[in-house]
This record gives sequence, structure tokens and C-alpha cells, in this order.
Amino acid sequence: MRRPLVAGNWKMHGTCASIKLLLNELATQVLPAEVDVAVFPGLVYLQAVGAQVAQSDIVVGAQDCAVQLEEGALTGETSALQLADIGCSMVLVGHSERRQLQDETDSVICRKFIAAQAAGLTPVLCVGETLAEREAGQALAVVQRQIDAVLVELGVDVFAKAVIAYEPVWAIGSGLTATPEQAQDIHAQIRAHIASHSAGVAQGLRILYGGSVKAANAAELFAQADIDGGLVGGASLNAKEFGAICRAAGN
Ligand SMILES: O=C(CO)COP(=O)(O)O
Repeated sequence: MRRPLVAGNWKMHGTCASIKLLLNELATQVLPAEVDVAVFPGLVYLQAVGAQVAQSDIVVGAQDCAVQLEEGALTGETSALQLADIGCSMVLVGHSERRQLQDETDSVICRKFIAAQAAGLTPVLCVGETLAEREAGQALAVVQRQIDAVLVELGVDVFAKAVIAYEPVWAIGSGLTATPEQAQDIHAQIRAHIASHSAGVAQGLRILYGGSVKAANAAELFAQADIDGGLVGGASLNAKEFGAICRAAGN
């Protein structure tokens, strides 16, 4: 039985004041004990958020890390070890916005995945196809290629301590959520692909859906057999919405 995970990716949103308020409001929400809840604030807010949620069960993750683990002359970069040092336990790798805007390649993302695990962080490997790729019938092939960049390179066992987030690019920030059937179809195929290497790893692997998840659509998405929670963007900036999404992942 997989424990659901609901993760809020705050992207480049928030200020000291607004984040404090958001967390204060989130503290008034009932979050189900059987659901893991994580928030991914911008880098400069990680420590403050960590301090504010320290007495709760909410864990904190970063949105990216450097490919290099060891300290060095890499201006502007932050290593996975540094993220672990300030109390992060998870890190997103390969979010589509970084693939597109920062030209991150599959091989760079694989190196970040390695760095994350070496530092003891759980990498959340984000995968997903563009609308053009879906319309060309390439959705599964694209997702499989993105996963294989890690799977073939490192072997299946690394997924025993990782999370995959399926985020179709066309559903991100667009209000166009994948239907539960569309999402379940890809999730099931991701799990089958992992299972072709190790049934045990596939069974335990949490696969999150991301892309316009809201309180109004979360329950039917999370009811799907292979959807183990969500990676939530915009709706995670509203405590009531996010709380309701977390509750939708509960029993
Ligand atoms: O990119 C996402 C989470 O990583 C999804 O963003 P939205 O929920 O705003 O569509």
C-alpha cells in the first residue's frame, strides 16, 4: 500500500509576508495523517519555511539542485548537500519549466537525480509531454525516454527512493487538467515500465499527477489506481484549496 503524497510547488511565488500568512492559514487546515504533505518554496525561503513547519508533519523540498555534489566555484548554484544541510528532504528534478526555460537535458537531470540521492534527498523526477507530442501520439514515448534517462543509466533500484511526477506540459497552469482516464493511462504505463525491470520497485513507487490540480478535480484523479497523489502548482498557493486537495488524497 503506497502512502499518498501531496506536494505544493510554489515556483517563483511569494514574499516573506505572504508565505508566513499562507503557512499560518495552512496550519488551520485539517491535513489527513495518512497523507504525506510537502511544500517546495523558492530557494531563499526554504529555511524560514522549514522553521515555520518544524512542529508539523509538513516536509520541505527544493525546486532544483546543482548537478555537482561537492562544493566548488559554481556561482549561483546550490548543491543537494546544502539543501540537506538546511533541512530539505526532497528536491524536484526535471520540472518541465526548467527543461524548457533552462534547456535542461535528460542527462543533466540524471546527474541532478544522482546528486539528490547522494545527499540523502528524495528526488521527484518530473516527466511529461507537450501538446504537440501528445497530438503526434508520442506521449508515452516521451515520458518513457525521460524516465529511461535515469532508469537505464542507474538501474531500477534508484526508484525505490524516488518519486515520479507525471505532469503533461499542456496541463500545467492552463486550467486544462488531464482527464482521470488520460492520467491513469500514462501512470499505469509508467508503473508497467518500471515493473518490467522490478515488480517490487514498481509496486512501492509513488507516481504523482501534476497539471491544474484543484480541490474540484483532485478526488477523481486520486481515485485512480496508479495515481498516488499530486504535484500542485497554482492551487498550492491557497491554503484552503491545498488543504482540500490533501484531504482528497486521504481515505
Ligand atoms: O507545474 C506544476 C507543479 O509542478 C503544476 O502547476 P499548476 O498546478 O499550476 O498547473
